[in-house]
Amino acid sequence: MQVLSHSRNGNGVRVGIVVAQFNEIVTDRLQQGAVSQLEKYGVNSADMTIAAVPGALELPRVTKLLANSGKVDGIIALGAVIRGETSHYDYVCSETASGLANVSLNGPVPVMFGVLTTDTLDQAISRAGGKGGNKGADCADGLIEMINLEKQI
Ligand SMILES: Nc1c(NC[C@H](O)[C@H](O)[C@H](O)CO)[nH]c(=O)[nH]c1=O
Ligand SMILES: CC(=O)[C@@H](O)COP(=O)(O)O
Repeated sequence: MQVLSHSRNGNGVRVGIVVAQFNEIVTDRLQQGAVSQLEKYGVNSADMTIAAVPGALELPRVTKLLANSGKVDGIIALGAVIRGETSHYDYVCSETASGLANVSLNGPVPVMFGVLTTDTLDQAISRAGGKGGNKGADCADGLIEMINLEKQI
């Protein structure tokens, strides 16, 4: 039986962060959480490539471009989609999620889904460094594990 090792060593790992500017009061905190957590694993700021996009729906395209650039070993996609009065929320959430999943499944590097989909701003703030933790930091944890796992396959 071969058991692949469980490693969170980020030394030499190159990470892309693609962050939506829509609801930046939330996404800035997600980005801070991701960067701080990556630094705890030894990822140097010089090995982080950060790209800002207008909104969550633009995340899949830029994530795909970055994934195919050869410049990163994995990507964290960050956003905050907060329900409004119309069905627009549903389309933004579903198309962003499916687009990012497609890039991760069919592209060369793993992509972590760090897009909050909430009914209220308070719910989003809570999950961007509040009582609900920080989804950006959580994505950093998972990305380092995925990169190290895929190196063993
Ligand atoms: N309402 C939210 C959006 N909407 C904008 C879209 O993401 C997109 O930028 C626009 O439809 C143009 O293509 N984006 C978020 O990230 N969060 C929202 O709550
Ligand atoms: C998630 C959205 O697109 C949403 O913020 C848009 O708000 P509204 O449905 O009131 O136009």
